[in-house]
Amino acid sequence: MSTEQTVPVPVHPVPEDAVRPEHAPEEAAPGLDYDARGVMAAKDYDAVIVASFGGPEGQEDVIPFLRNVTRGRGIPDERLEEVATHYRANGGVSPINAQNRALIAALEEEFASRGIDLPVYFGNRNWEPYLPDTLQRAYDDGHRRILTVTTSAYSCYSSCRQYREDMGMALRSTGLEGKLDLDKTRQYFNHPGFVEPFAEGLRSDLISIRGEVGDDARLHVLFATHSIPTADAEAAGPRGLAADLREQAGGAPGEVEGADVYSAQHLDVIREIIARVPEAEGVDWSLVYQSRSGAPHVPWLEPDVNDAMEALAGPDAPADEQGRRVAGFVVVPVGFVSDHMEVLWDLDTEAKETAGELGVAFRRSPTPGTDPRFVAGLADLVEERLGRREGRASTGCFPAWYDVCRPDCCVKVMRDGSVRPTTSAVDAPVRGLAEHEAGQAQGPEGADAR
Ligand SMILES: CC1=C(CCC(=O)O)c2cc3nc(cc4[nH]c(cc5[nH]c(cc1n2)c(C)c5CCC(=O)O)c(CCC(=O)O)c4C)C(CCC(=O)O)=C3C
Ligand SMILES: [Fe+2]
Repeated sequence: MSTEQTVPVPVHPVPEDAVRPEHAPEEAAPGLDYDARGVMAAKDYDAVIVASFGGPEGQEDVIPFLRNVTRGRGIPDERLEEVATHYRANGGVSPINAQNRALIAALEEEFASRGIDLPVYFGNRNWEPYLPDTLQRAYDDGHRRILTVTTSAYSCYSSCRQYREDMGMALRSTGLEGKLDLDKTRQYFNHPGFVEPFAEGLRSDLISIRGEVGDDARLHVLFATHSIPTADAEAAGPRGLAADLREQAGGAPGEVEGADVYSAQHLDVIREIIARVPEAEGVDWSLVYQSRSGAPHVPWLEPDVNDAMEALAGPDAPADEQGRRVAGFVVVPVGFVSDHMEVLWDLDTEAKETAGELGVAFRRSPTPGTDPRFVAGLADLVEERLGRREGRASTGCFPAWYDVCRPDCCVKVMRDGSVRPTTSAVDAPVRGLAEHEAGQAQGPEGADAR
């Protein structure tokens, strides 16, 4: 890999109108009340579910958890064994469940302080408490209009649509389809409550690392996110938006950084973080990727964080105009919400080790976790949907993201050629309560016809 690839290229600005009407739903689906920007009408929700990834709670959970995650996905067995060692080294326990319980406790407190009287349930995609069980419990407790907040900020199959699919599958498997509304808050990568904690973390890490290597030393900031297959990156976001971003940037995929919606969202967040950190002025930075899996011949987003560190600070790396070599890295895990295993292993263990081998200083900035600004931001998202809040906060070039996804948004065709049912989309085949009631109103024929 040449160093040129990791030197930050000038990033094209995403204009205010990046999400134009042609990316909007053409017409409202019956029973789903939203406008042309994908903003859903306020609703009287009666419960909230915090939906997350889930993780093992002990050594005996590790392999069953990994099988859940990778079911039908063609991840080689060697990769599973490899990933299992990350969990095994931590007693077979992922920190993610405890972190989510802490987030829920903080959110409950925030709700109480704002007079929001909604219970907060916990449901995971890949481990207990599983989403279908949580949904059933909420239904049995009498709840019918449920709003989901996920622990995933950006747009791509893994971070948005897969949650909506698993919500759709949960409605199907519990038989609750049509018996309750299950909606989802918007992706919040560009919400100030997500961006600001990263800025504060970067600021204090820059001050701290300068204390170690000196004020005149050359530093490099690595903004790290989860790698995804380039095909997933290409399909991320509403149909047509990536092509428009690319046309605007004047290049082909791969030629222009941020030419897919997933990367463009990250670059938008990075610019917003840097703009809030005076200490970052003049410091080079790059967007790097981590935790690649899947078959080797399938292309994923690059460069890998460790390769980027080698290229920037290895023996072949060029000095800058002042003859300085990179003396330290600050890694900002901008793709993640909490310090879970992907952060503890890939950054705090592997990337830190790479820095040690290169003989350079290393800091890893915190994720939002339970930062009060982040918790308040999530509560704001809920209040938006309850109709208790004016405006939809966002920062950067992209507008506040949609409540309802466009047709084919982040679409993934399964190996058997099928596309899974989803919730919270214009073309969602899984029906909500209102549509069910509309069908009932037409009489039994109308209901059967579905
Ligand atoms: C974009 C993205 C996020 C960020 C958004 C979000 O936060 O949701 C994320 C988060 C996470 N990924 C996690 C863990 C895993 N991800 C895997 C596999 C994969 N991730 C992918 C993407 C993402 N993943 C993809 C395209 C795959 C391969 C295909 C597939 O299988 O879908 C595998 C399988 C083994 C491997 O190949 O690594 C594991 C164990 C954990 C839990 C950590 C813990 O336990 O503390 C978390 C929060
Ligand atoms: Fe993952």
